[in-house]
Amino acid sequence: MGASQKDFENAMNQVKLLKEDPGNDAKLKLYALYKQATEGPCNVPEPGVLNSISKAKWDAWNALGSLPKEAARQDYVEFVSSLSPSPKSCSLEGPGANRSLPESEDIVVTTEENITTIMFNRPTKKNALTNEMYQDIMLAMKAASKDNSTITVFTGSGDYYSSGNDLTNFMKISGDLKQVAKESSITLRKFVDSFIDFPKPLVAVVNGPAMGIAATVLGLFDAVYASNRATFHTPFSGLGLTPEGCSSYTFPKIMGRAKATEMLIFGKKITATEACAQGLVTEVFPDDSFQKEVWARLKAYAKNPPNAMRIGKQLIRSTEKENLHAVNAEECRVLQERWVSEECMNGIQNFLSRKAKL
Ligand SMILES: CCCCC/C=C/C(=O)SCCNC(=O)CCNC(=O)[C@H](O)C(C)(C)COP(=O)(O)OP(=O)(O)OC[C@H]1O[C@@H](n2cnc3c(N)ncnc32)[C@H](O)[C@@H]1OP(=O)(O)O
Repeated sequence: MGASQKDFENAMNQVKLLKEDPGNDAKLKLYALYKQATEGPCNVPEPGVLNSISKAKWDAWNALGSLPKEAARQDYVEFVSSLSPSPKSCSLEGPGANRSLPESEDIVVTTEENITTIMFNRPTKKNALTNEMYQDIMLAMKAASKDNSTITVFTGSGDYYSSGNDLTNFMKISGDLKQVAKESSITLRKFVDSFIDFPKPLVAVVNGPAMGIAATVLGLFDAVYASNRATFHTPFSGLGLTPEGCSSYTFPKIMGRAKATEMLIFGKKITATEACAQGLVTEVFPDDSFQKEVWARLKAYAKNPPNAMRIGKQLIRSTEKENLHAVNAEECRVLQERWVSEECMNGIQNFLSRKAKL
């Protein structure tokens, strides 16, 4: 008997939960089988060779010829099952004493001495944020907003804070590009809303370079402590993209329009010391004493009465909230269009083919 629609939907969900990047060939095969199973034989014009990602996807779909939808659905289910390891049980071990939600290994959540820490934990990929990590971070923030901690901290493991959005994310979502852009825009909006609405003091312990969305949302934090190894880089234009994380509003407000333009439009990378002079960073510490000094300070701050800190933050943030939500909505609307643009596809393609050129 062939795979049912339910089996097919389960397989699509399993793909979103894959921990390991299955590689480009597998992603193309998944794309092609998905399209064949849902739309039948390839029915769109062949893209130009300059549009290499779309062309590779088209080639993969077209190669399936007249394979019937039911057979494509069955092949998709079987292929996903060959990619997915059997489910692992959740481990409560980890760098922190009390691990709480979520249980993804790429995000580690610990609570100690009144501080909930959400750590990006994908050091081999410079803590680039996968689709799953966005969901897990939102879950972790929701849990942190309700737990007994007084302060919530974001930090990164390894040498980077985070290199921002994982540039292969788009290839991991099934569906046509417009649909993927729409879903990503919804995710981004909800993700940034979680920072705008976060009720407790939110602190970033920036242990190394922060790029893209990991850098922009810092404008929504209440304090940002940085190692002198950290840099701040938003290379949007080079990727055919536009600012997000409310940075089109927060950066000019924090550092003035001219400095914000250099970062957000021209892609200038700035040092921690420059970011501190421009108001994005609260204080910079020498890397060799960074962790010791920052955590000692945060542990002392976390002893403050929680309600006073929460209400104080609310007073600082409340006049801006409406604006921030409007900015977020507009940035996401614009990005949804950018993601399907040729400039963006070329930008991502340049990154993906960069290694081959070395
Ligand atoms: C739905 C929400 C959307 C939100 C919109 C957000 C937009 C953004 O965040 S835009 C910014 C995106 N980020 C970047 O453009 C950074 C891209 N990465 C790099 O430029 C470099 O990798 C580096 C400067 C971060 C580090 O360079 P280097 O020291 O030479 O190390 P490698 O390049 O060898 O990196 C190791 C390993 O990690 C992979 N990787 C790093 N960053 C990303 C990333 N952002 N996306 C995907 N993969 C990333 C890199 O490819 C290497 O992988 P392997 O080749 O498999 O070892």
